[in-house]
Amino acid sequence: MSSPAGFQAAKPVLAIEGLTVSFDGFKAVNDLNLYVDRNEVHVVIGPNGAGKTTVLDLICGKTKSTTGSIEFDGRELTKMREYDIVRAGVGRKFQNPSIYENLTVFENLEMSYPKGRKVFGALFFKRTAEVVARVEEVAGEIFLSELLDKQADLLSHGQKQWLEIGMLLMQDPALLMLDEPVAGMSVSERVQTAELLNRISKGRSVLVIEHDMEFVKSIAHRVTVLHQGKVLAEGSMEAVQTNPKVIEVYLGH
Ligand SMILES: Nc1ncnc2c1ncn2[C@@H]1O[C@H](COP(=O)(O)OP(=O)(O)OP(=O)(O)O)[C@@H](O)[C@H]1O
Repeated sequence: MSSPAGFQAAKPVLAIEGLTVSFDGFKAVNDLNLYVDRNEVHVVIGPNGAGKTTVLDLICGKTKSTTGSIEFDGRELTKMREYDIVRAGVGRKFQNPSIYENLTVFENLEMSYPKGRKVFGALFFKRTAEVVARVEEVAGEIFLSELLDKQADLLSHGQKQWLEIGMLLMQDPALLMLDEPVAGMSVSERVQTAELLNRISKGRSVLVIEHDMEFVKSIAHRVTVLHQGKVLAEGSMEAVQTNPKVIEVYLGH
């Protein structure tokens, strides 16, 4: 297994082995092995229909596998319910942000804190110093410290994406999964997002699906190329980029 300089090789946090899912006989993911380490930003790339989103769906329990195993932090996820997988420490951001548009940045973050205010629990809610401190800490991480009182629908597209990442960070997941996090972002927002992902990978694992190769270069510790539900290549961005098979099926197009 290749690792960047200074990277401590250890037991992977996420170990996917022999994972297969068939939809009416079509194997969208086919005998897949994939490992993600702690402190790693691992990026999955590949052509449309390669099975990238399906892999994230399988990890978070949205789709159930036909065969194979997904071991996360010593627990087998394939038999667990979506809700329990979240509680086990897996956070997933979809492409479209699912924030509460009519609430402020502060309130959105607060809602996501395990001990924070809930949509239907507002009546008996007392805002504690612990919640406020955590909201402020996360807002700082996602570049929104100055915008805590702003209503979420007034944020830019990029800021909404960061807010959703922040909402996941409130739960301090050990594994954070992001599907095309910089789609629709400006150049400067992309640069900031790369910095953000690098920073938040410390102490946890980040698994990203991305098509933007410049962005992949700026964040990936390791890249897995999927093709027809299988691993076509894996390694550093440099190694993957010069791999003739990868150029043929993906990067050359
Ligand atoms: N629930 C489902 N039922 C039937 N087929 C599905 C289902 N989910 C995914 N597929 C099929 O599985 C294949 C892989 O889809 P997936 O969305 O995982 O690819 P992807 O690599 O994420 O592609 P893209 O880059 O376009 O998002 C596709 O052929 C898709 O049509």
